[in-house]
Amino acid sequence: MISIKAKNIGLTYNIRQKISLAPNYRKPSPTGGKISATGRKRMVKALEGVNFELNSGDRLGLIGSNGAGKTTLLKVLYGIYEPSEGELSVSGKVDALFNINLGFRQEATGRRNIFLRGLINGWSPKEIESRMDEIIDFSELGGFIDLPFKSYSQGMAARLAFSVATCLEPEILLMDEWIGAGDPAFQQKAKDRMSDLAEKAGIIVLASHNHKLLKTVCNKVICLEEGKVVATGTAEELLD
Ligand SMILES: Nc1ncnc2c1ncn2[C@@H]1O[C@H](COP(=O)(O)OP(=O)(O)OP(=O)(O)O)[C@@H](O)[C@H]1O
Repeated sequence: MISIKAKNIGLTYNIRQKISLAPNYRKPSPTGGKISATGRKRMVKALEGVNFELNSGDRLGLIGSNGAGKTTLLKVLYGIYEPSEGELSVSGKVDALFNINLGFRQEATGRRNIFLRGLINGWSPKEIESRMDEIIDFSELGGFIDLPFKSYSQGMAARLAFSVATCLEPEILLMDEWIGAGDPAFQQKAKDRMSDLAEKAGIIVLASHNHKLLKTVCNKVICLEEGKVVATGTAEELLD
């Protein structure tokens, strides 16, 4: 059973910095988590008391102003950070698209990168080879697939990253606001692919400021503010 259960999740970043003689800046900020200090240590509470449950077929959108905690929550779900508080249970094979260039070797060709990415995701060489043409076709990169990744434009890199991540059919796909890098034709293809994925009983979590994109992709939305969930509802309820 594919699911994500988050119970009272909290995450605090500890920040090391050199001693500063400047007085603390006290003006409240509309962005970011809560800053606190003990002695020389500075902390940012990026997530606090986050609760939600997702099951097969759920497509969750994360909204909130800059620094509200969206990316941090994705990173916690991916296992990059252990929550500082609460309980998290993630059942299913997870893939993430946070940064288009992350996990791709600049010197290797697109084709080689597909292979490497597949291995990282736990696919056998045979399985990757059997999906290779489909991945390349979906990306529409043509002859560029045999050129080094470093020669790709941002949009081309996004096409490759998205094609690999979705053709390998993760059970849970976590995405940060990057899809805008593709051109409108590819964005439409990408949206259709995401609907397909969710219909195949997967879970998608997408953090974005693009309400139009969220409305087409997501059925649930969580709004974060200073790391706390301030509203939960359907895409229609929260995005209009
Ligand atoms: N590596 C880090 N070290 C310390 N603090 C961090 C780190 N990453 C994020 N933060 C802090 O955590 C809070 C949440 O940041 P996060 O990146 O999760 O926000 P976001 O909602 O994704 O923002 P945006 O919409 O701007 O991408 C912010 O206050 C930020 O300053």
